[in-house]
Amino acid sequence: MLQLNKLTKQYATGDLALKAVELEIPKGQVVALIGPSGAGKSTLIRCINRLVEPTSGSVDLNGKELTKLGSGALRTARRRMGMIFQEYALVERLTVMENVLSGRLGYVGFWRSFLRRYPQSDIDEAFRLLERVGLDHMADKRADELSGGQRQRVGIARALIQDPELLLVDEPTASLDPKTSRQIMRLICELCAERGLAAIINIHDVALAQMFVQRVVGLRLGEVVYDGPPNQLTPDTLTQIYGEEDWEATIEKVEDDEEGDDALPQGALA
Ligand SMILES: Nc1ncnc2c1ncn2[C@@H]1O[C@H](COP(=O)(O)OP(=O)(O)OP(=O)(O)O)[C@@H](O)[C@H]1O
Repeated sequence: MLQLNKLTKQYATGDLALKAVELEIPKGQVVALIGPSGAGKSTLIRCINRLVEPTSGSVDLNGKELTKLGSGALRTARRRMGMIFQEYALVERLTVMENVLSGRLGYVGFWRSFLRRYPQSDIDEAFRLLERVGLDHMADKRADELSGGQRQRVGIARALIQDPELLLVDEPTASLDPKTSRQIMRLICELCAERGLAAIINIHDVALAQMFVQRVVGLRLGEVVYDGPPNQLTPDTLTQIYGEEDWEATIEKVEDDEEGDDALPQGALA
């Protein structure tokens, strides 16, 4: 269970990016975080693992108050928070396998990590994960030889090999085409369901979020203005989150897509 209590972030510039945000995410729940540019979505995700230091309030993950941890304990706690990025953040000249294994760097000792010598159990797990994300035949390819969708699959496998308690996902599909975006969202949600893993997915595409998650949180100007199921996102609530716009088209798109999307195989390759 993740709990945010009055989480507030004011940047040195004076920007108040989060205003006393309260949020509770139970084990196994996948939440889409939506909101206009500048609403505070990235700040919220980064305050959870303290890549951005909150100004006040607390973050509690499975009974541990992350906001109180010193640097050593924070490093240990961060191992259990997998992060998936928009731009994948892979090491381009390393292979798919090496990139996945880099998710274990927080666990292996200094020399092993320096020499990149991983225990056999990590290598076995990396193969299992690559198989699960549909990339087992590409283990030896260099990251810079992959498509965007394949890169994101590597990013997902790298996050999962950390054995995370929570996934923090920052715009995972922003650089992908619509079909690959769906495949990646489906894969993330399936993996969370299989592992009882909670996730927060910062996502710009409301229709895509509505297709895959059970709960949507809408941020506006650093405040939660919507928290509920995707099917209750009406034009009025979307206006509350994003401001005036013709929302009927967005909502219709979801309904159309839901009808036609079942043809894709589970975990299909990008
Ligand atoms: N490093 C920073 N220094 C100062 N202000 C910042 C910094 N990062 C973000 N902000 C400000 O905090 C607010 C929230 O930004 P944030 O990036 O969290 O929003 P967002 O919802 O993720 O936006 P986007 O969807 O465009 O990525 C904005 O007003 C932004 O200008």
